[in-house]
Amino acid sequence: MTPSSPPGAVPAVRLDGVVKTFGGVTAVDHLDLTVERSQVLALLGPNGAGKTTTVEMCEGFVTPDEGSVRVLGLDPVADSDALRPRIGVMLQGGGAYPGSRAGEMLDLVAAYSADPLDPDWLLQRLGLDEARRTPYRRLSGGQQQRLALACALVGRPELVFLDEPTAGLDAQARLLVWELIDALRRDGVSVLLTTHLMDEAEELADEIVIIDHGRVVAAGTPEEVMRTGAEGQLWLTAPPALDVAPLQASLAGTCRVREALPGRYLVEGAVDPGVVAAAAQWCAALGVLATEIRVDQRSLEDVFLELTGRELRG
Ligand SMILES: Nc1ncnc2c1ncn2[C@@H]1O[C@H](COP(=O)(O)OP(=O)(O)OP(=O)(O)O)[C@@H](O)[C@H]1O
Repeated sequence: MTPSSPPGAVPAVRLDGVVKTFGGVTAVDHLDLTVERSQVLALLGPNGAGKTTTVEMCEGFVTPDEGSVRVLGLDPVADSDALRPRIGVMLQGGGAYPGSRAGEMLDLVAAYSADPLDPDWLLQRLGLDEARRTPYRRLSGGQQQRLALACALVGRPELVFLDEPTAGLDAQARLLVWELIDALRRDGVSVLLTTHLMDEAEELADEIVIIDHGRVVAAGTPEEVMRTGAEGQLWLTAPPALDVAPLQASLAGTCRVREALPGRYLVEGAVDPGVVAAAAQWCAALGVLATEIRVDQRSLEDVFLELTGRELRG
């Protein structure tokens, strides 16, 4: 189950039939996408799939050629003044004065907000407290990245757009960012993030949308997407030369069963909890002990590769 917006509330983001072309290149091609309130949606896609263009249309930086883009129920271009205080945008180094200190920059952004988060708390949460007095140009790339995230969040936005929020961060800093994004969701903030990292999408996202050539190729919860077109596998280890016919019969055509190697039985197809139970019952009925039952799950990377023919990593 994915969370849904409360009755009457407009979704955080809604795209209907959105098209955007640049010259002869169709970057976004009749895209439908909904981010519900308090939901983290991860937009995945290979390089050039249209992720940044999609996010930039939501932010009001790019105007669609066709279709409708609504952010918190408003038009991001026509209603940009009303939307700006309600959304957080993570700009990569954008608008930074190289000489200004990290803490000063965040204080400045906070000063524009009616009800900002405590900048010191935010710096601490993102592991930046010791960088407070460091001039922007002396921050490491990872620190600049986290400062950009802090600037996007300090105004307590209802919705945040995060384009590759942990690109280039080390494992520890990535974990801090993940914890913060998780805390945002618990506070009811909606998040649209793009990422190349499968573990990031699996860890954070309520909903995953994979796009390629500007179109949706798969969508759903991480579990649903991992099951997309999935052929599951169950391996069972037991004494060799058992009669697989009773197991095959009990699976009623949903899976194929064979002894792939002596004593190694393979069940292929829609492997669900009922199939696991049937395999155990088959052994019990034959009076043999299964020494191992293993279900191989496909990773998000496998699904991605199958759908797009490309690596997720950019
Ligand atoms: N301003 C622009 N002018 C011309 N072509 C553009 C422009 N912006 C994007 N495109 C093209 O539109 C397509 C989609 O680009 P986009 O940046 O949205 O993809 P992406 O999924 O964000 O890719 P990446 O993962 O590499 O950032 C690409 O073919 C890109 O070259």
